[in-house]
Amino acid sequence: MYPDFCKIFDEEIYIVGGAVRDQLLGVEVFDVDIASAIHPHPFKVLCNKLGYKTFDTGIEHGTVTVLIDGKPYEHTTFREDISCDGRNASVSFSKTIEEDLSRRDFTINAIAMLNDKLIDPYDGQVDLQNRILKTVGIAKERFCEDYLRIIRAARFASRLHMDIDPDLLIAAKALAPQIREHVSVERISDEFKKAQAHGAEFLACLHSMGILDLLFPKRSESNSSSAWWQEVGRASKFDIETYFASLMRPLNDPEQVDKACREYKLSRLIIRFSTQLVSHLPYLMSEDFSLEKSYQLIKACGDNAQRLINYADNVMIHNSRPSSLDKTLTHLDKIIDSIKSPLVNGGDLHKLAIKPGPEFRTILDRAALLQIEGFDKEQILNKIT
Ligand SMILES: Nc1ccn([C@@H]2O[C@H](COP(=O)(O)OP(=O)(O)OP(=O)(O)O)[C@@H](O)[C@H]2O)c(=O)n1
Repeated sequence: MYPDFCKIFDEEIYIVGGAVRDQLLGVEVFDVDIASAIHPHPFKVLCNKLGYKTFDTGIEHGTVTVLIDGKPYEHTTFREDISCDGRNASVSFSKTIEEDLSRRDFTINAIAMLNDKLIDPYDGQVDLQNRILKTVGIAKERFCEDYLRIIRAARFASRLHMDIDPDLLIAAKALAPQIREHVSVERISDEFKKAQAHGAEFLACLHSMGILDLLFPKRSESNSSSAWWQEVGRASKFDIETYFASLMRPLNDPEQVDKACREYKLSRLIIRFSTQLVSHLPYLMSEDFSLEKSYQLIKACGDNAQRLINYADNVMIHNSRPSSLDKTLTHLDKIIDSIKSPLVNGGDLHKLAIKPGPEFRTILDRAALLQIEGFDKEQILNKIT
């Protein structure tokens, strides 16, 4: 499955971390991390001598990526973290795989593989089998080294359907208030991105660990609501914009949503859809349909119109679905079609000697609304002149 690293480099090179864990679980492995006692510079020299390209992907942490048969492998020199401020660890290199494994977060992530041999000093395989998430050594110490590990615990427990070890849970609850102070927002939102495939379970787990309210302080009422977690679960089946918009939706106010998204340094696309969702969803979910209002809404949403329709149709819970929604959505589809392929365009207005100006846009909007009502081009031209 993997290249024989030991043969290639004629050195003891171990597969470590998530790749070993996921292989033992029989899950598809995407990123393969490797580790050895070779320091970054000699490792690069060795690779280059053998004709493999390398990239400095984290040289300050001892990480170099090597490309073998077109596939990237991240090599990190055995490390022992010496001083930590909870966010960054300044590293020193160690000599043995055992020392390297001892600095890792969870027992299931502290298994190394050398050819077919497993090095598993913390019984990670047993914990994987029993589906129990434990830290390597004392939980409080592991979390103080990097408070992000508290969120990682929720991510692994929810993704792998694991119980959380009582000591881990106690330490996580006690130290969770440190997360926002010590962990960068980018790393936190990255965890949310990585948890997308099991969004509902992740929120439930964060809630049970008492972390959710700390990450989303303004929405304490809905944080405990499993209806919201389920909504996020449905949204997470779609794209990243839909998923994050569902996370932000309980804030219920475009300004608050905008602020929260910026705080978490989310992309412009996510910010745009998240604010549009809270602005427009209440109208879609209400009974009061107006063609004019719907048309303006679709225009305002631009490329996100289809995403918004999809949200109302597939993400909202069944019992909040108004009876009028299907009719509204059919109209919205028609509006999108007519905006994409207008029967009357600017050229037609020029031919009618209508001069460009504020009127022009209004007339085109009227023409579009008539098209949606079912009039043909000739009828529309008659009506707008
Ligand atoms: N805060 C962290 C982050 C990572 N690790 C160690 O570094 C490995 C690789 O980290 P990462 O790539 O972030 O996670 P994976 O375990 O590979 O899992 P995933 O790809 O799902 O994030 C982990 O398995 C773990 O041994 C750690 O001890 N503490």
